[in-house]
Amino acid sequence: MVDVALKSVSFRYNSKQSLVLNGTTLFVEHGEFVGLLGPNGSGKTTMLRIIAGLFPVSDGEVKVCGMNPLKIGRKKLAKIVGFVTQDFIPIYDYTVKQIVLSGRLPYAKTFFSTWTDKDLEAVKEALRKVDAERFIERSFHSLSTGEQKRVAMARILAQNTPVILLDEPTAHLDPGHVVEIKNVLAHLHKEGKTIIAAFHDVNIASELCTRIVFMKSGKILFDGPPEKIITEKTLELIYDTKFHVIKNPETGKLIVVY
Ligand SMILES: Nc1ncnc2c1ncn2[C@@H]1O[C@H](COP(=O)(O)OP(=O)(O)OP(=O)(O)O)[C@@H](O)[C@H]1O
Repeated sequence: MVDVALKSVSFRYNSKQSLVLNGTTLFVEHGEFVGLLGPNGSGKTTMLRIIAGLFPVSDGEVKVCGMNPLKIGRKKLAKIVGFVTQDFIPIYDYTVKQIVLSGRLPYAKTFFSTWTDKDLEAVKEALRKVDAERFIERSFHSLSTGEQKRVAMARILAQNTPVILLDEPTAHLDPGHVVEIKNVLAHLHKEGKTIIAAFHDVNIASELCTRIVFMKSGKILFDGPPEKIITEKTLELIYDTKFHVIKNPETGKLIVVY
């Protein structure tokens, strides 16, 4: 079953701009873990935003679980797609508990419904998974960038959607918490979630993803399993820099050295 379908999608943010996505076609099957990679400005975040239904495309078609994300209604969409953005900073200074509870809003009868025990349990469980339980009563703004990142991740875990979009989920994290988030992502993948994540760290993508999509200038240049697609030649074509690719003797996964 195809969970995410982009058919010949073109997009620009405004009419003065050249195309940011240029005739992009991508079909993501249920349960795939897709890593979006490419240089700064290649269109990774834009592609995630389009899938999340944040912008209408200029041309082409977008479907999430068979539906147009712009037409199914925000509440229904929020039960299908969770999106951890790169820069999640709420305007008001909510507590961590309130932030993670907002992930439960799609399940509330009305906006003013009181939270159920199930919601509160989901919040605690999500915070536990990202090692952020101790922050539950803290103000979100008072946390470090990496701590905020983990809370934003917990919010999406509480939202419990079949499709998860992540924009650089390990950016700003110390090595210990990178490992933790990698474990959370591996677990979500094992649970059968469909994951599409933008990464700059090729090694993390190589380790976690079942499929790598390399983008450049709004186009998909290479698409395939990491072991086939992460080569010195493709990396040089994408990043205009020389790399060495070796095999991790422990995991058998490819590692990029630069
Ligand atoms: N809100 C916006 N308005 C206008 N142009 C934008 C906007 N957001 C992004 N762009 C432009 O669209 C292009 C693609 O940006 P995008 O953020 O999708 O790239 P990216 O691959 O995610 O980059 P990075 O690795 O730096 O996060 C860039 O040229 C960027 O300047």
